[in-house]
Amino acid sequence: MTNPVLEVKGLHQYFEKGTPNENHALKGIDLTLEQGEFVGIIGGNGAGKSTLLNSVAGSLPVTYGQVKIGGKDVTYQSVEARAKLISRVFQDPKQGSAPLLTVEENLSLALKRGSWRNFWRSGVKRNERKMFKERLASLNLGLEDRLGAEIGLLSGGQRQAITLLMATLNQPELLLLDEHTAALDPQTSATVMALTAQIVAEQHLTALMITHNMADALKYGNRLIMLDHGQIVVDVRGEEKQNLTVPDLLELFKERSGAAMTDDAVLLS
Ligand SMILES: Nc1ncnc2c1ncn2[C@@H]1O[C@H](COP(=O)(O)OP(=O)(O)OP(=O)(O)O)[C@@H](O)[C@H]1O
Repeated sequence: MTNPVLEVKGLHQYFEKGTPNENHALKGIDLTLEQGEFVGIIGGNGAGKSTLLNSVAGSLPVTYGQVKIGGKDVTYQSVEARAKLISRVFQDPKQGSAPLLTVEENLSLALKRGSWRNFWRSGVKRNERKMFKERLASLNLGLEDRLGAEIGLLSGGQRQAITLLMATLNQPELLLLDEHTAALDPQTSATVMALTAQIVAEQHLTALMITHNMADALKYGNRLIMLDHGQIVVDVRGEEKQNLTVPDLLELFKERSGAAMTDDAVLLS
């Protein structure tokens, strides 16, 4: 049997531990993701979503618990060491690509796992260019004709679509999506979400996606977890998830957490 892609066991995160401002942000999270699971994470403000993603990515040292990727214990590995296994797309379309490099240069740098040394040594090879053109064409945004354009000159949505492509060029073990469509207008957000689902399905990727949009969390992905005060209160998948509506989800949240969801960003989405 193959190892799960991600195993988080007994994860606790404290901020300012031992001070009057102590904040127990994650309270014993257990989460296992199998290959091909596309999991939406939803929860109110301060529920612990970013803290969980940061703990998995390695940008936050773990207070207690363990994080394994592909069976390997990475709990004490740096972000850089984990970057071989994990790709992350952030909310800000400006994060994740170099504005003064062209589209093809950014893609080439991503293919070389961000190694400037390898990038400067070989530049963009002809076979790479052909592959980038094909991949960009599959997005249906006309970006295959913009290979030579500086990425900083593209719109937020175009840039985020390319960042997504960059993040998945090397087929990461785990893709982390950190509210990656939240800064886009609704129409562009829908386009980038559909592209995300397309890429995740085509490459059979395993992904963990924070969103404030309940409808997106229900529409996309094959599993959905809800966090509340540092704990997983809802974990639904497959058919059970497919049959849920937004009101069902709010009711489930209330039932499990003992209080109604109050986050406006979630409620108004
Ligand atoms: N660097 C930090 N220092 C101190 N407290 C922090 C820090 N980061 C997060 N917290 C606290 O930890 C708790 C969880 O925060 P987190 O950002 O993970 O929530 P979230 O679910 O991502 O919320 P939001 O939807 O508002 O982004 C909150 O109480 C927050 O104030």
